[in-house]
Amino acid sequence: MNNITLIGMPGAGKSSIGVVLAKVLGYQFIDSDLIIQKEEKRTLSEIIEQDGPEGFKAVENRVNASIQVENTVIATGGSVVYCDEAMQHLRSEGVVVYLKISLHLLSKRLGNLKGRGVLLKDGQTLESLYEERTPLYEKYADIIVDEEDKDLEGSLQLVLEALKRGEKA
Ligand SMILES: Nc1ncnc2c1ncn2[C@@H]1O[C@H](COP(=O)(O)OP(=O)(O)OP(=O)(O)O)[C@@H](O)[C@H]1O
Ligand SMILES: O=C(O)C1=C[C@@H](O)[C@@H](O)[C@H](O)C1
Ligand SMILES: [Mg+2]
Repeated sequence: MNNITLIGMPGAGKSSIGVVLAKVLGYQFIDSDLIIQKEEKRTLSEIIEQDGPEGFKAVENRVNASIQVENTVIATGGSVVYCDEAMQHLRSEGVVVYLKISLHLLSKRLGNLKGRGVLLKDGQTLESLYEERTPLYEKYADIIVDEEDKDLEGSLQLVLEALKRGEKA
């Protein structure tokens, strides 16, 4: 209960902002990507390579749907919004914050997508992935925070202000 779950595109800052947010609020912090790796005893890239995108999503759904924590900031993986059961669970246990970043900024921030282990279909571009996922992030978000072109500290302040206002999407 009372958790803060961060969702958004890979590179939006869920992990980097999440850990600082937890410190400021006196919360715990977990990164569900790391829990997946621990439970599977494999890296994310290995799971994607060995089990394929659908296999990875099944693992991601199972792990995220079974998270039981309190007063915790949860950084999720960018693809968690394909997992409806997991998203319903995370929504029921606290507030879901979508860290929104423009496609332009994201293109500048992200290097090698394959190297990051992003779930891309063959030949899919970042633009097409962005268009595919944006409605899903919006669907599951209680609060949407647009990072604009802030640095990490600036984005953190935007998240804190939005949480204080309790803005609902
Ligand atoms: N305003 C900002 N907010 C967050 N991160 C920023 C910002 N500006 C630059 N960065 C950088 O962008 C990167 C964000 O990566 P991070 O791993 O936190 O993203 P993520 O959302 O957790 O991605 P993934 O879905 O792959 O886990 C970091 O290298 C961070 O330093
Ligand atoms: O956005 C994605 O497709 C992903 C992001 C990572 O956080 C991991 O969850 C995984 O590598 C897939
Ligand atoms: Mg992350």
